[in-house]
Amino acid sequence: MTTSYFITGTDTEVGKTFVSSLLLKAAAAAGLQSVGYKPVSAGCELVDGEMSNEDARSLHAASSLPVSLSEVNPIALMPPIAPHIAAAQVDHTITSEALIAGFTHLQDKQPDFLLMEGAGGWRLPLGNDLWMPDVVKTLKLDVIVVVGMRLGCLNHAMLTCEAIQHDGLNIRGWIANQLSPDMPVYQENLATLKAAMPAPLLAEIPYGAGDDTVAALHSLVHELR
Ligand SMILES: Nc1ncnc2c1ncn2[C@@H]1O[C@H](COP(=O)(O)OP(=O)(O)OP(=O)(O)O)[C@@H](O)[C@H]1O
Ligand SMILES: C[C@H](N)[C@H](N)CCCCCC(=O)O
Ligand SMILES: [Mg+2]
Repeated sequence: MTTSYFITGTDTEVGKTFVSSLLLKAAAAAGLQSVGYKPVSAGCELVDGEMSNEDARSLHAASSLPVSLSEVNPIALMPPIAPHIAAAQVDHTITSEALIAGFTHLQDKQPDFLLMEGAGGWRLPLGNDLWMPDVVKTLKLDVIVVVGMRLGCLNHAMLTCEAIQHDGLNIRGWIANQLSPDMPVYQENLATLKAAMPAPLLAEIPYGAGDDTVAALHSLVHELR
């Protein structure tokens, strides 16, 4: 059975890829077949004539299921801008069917643990009145919210959860990701979120997290299964 989650965050650049990669590595180290899915990326370089996105490379490297970069990231757009605008610039229409087909394709390989990463925050437009939450709804995925711990995150975290719940989806929990080594009053912010968020705190990810954190995430991966 595949356990799948959608990973969203309080904004772009809050650590969705960083945290997802740690979780995929933890799952792999626990002997599970793990795979990341970044259906749409914006911000690519050409590597050997192939579009290559940094998030996709990170998720690909962290996955233990043998898949290609384009299976992890089927829609790769060149400029690092909002994906629907990048798509319009090259006359590409992003469809729900394409995003779902990419997910189903990975699911058919029967991984144990599949993480699908959005882009930006929750309410991401994909163009032509398609929104990333529509795709998450169709796939009926539970959501994990990565909170980039910085000033302003309290409002962003709570609004994100309100929007997810408004869309009728279940929030499995949230992860506090330390974007700097010394956020002022970090513990107080964490306590505020613990009291106010409508779902449990699943993990705290330290700034510069590495192998120690991967090991510490083993038990979370088992809980998430
Ligand atoms: N806990 C952390 N410790 C150190 N660096 C971090 C941490 N979390 C994130 N970063 C760094 O912050 C930057 C943004 O993180 P990341 O790319 O994971 O964000 P994102 O939410 O996935 O953004 P996007 O919306 O573009 O997908 C990256 O350079 C990443 O390495
Ligand atoms: C290019 C960047 N790194 C992200 N992948 C895309 C972020 C889209 C944000 C859209 C928005 O303004 O909400
Ligand atoms: Mg990312």
